[in-house]
Amino acid sequence: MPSLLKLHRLKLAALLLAANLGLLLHLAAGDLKPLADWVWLDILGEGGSALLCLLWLGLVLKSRPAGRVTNLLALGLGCVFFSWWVDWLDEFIKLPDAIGWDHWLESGPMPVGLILLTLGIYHWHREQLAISAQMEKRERLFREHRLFDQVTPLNTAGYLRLQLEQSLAEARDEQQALSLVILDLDDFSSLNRLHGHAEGDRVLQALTQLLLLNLRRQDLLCRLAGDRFVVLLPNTGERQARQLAEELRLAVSHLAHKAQAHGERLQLQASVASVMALGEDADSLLRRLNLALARAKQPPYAHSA
Ligand SMILES: Nc1nc2c(ncn2[C@@H]2O[C@H](COP(=O)(O)OP(=O)(O)OP(=O)(O)O)[C@@H](O)[C@H]2O)c(=O)[nH]1
Repeated sequence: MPSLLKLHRLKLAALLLAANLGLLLHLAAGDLKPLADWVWLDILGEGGSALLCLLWLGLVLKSRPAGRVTNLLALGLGCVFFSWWVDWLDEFIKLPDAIGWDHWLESGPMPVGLILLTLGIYHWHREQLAISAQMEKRERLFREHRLFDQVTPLNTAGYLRLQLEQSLAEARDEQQALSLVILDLDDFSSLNRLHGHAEGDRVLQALTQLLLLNLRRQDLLCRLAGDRFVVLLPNTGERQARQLAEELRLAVSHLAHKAQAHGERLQLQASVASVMALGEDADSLLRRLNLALARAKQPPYAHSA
């Protein structure tokens, strides 16, 4: 509210001044009506309309950036409010019959306000069409670049690579640690085969929510491919990354996902690995991460062999 008052103080001050002038003119030229002459239906109807108009004005000013279209809408609503306000004053103040200016004050601003409002709404509509066209283009751009995954609402490997390059440069400049965690579901193809691809998609979506719940605000979760997820951990050392990977693995093993068809609980297991950046580029780091995962996926006897 304070920002609204600050940004549009001239418009709001002009409206307040006009409303006060209208009131003072009525008080100077007329007499207060006795309570018995008040028509409550008119008071409520006209007062309510004026109040609603003020509310619309507030909403328009609050939701739009300052500029020509906002000025047209504000001016239009201001004029409409002023007409209703003067109309409302008539309910309390009786002017002598010889006075004619009150009709002008009451009826003049209304059509002007409606014309300004119409112009404002027309330009708003054109502005909205331009914004929608822009959004469509952006959406197409995202789809073409496939930076967003279709199953989960996560970013894809392409986005991860872009972010990783940027984060590696930042980590180098600021001499901070940066780590990656990778998580891959075990035997996900069997789940797909036994419960269907749609159930597999639901598992991936539930898993996404679970992983997001277990991450910090600054971490970036991306779906690398299929049942493989990567988390970019800024300002995180090796030990902390290993610990987070283990926490994610445990969280997955405790996930109680119920299959939609028969409601049975699907037991999930995941393999995890983590690496800390050692000054290499994004591709080498991702390669090292995948190697670490491959090692984690090997059965225990293979490690000792
Ligand atoms: N439901 C679903 N399945 C997917 C999607 N993307 C990939 N998959 C499946 O994920 C499975 C991945 O198979 P693998 O890479 O062999 O992984 P896995 O079966 O978990 O085997 P391990 O990782 O070795 O334990 C394949 O069956 C793919 O068809 C998807 O968007 N939705």
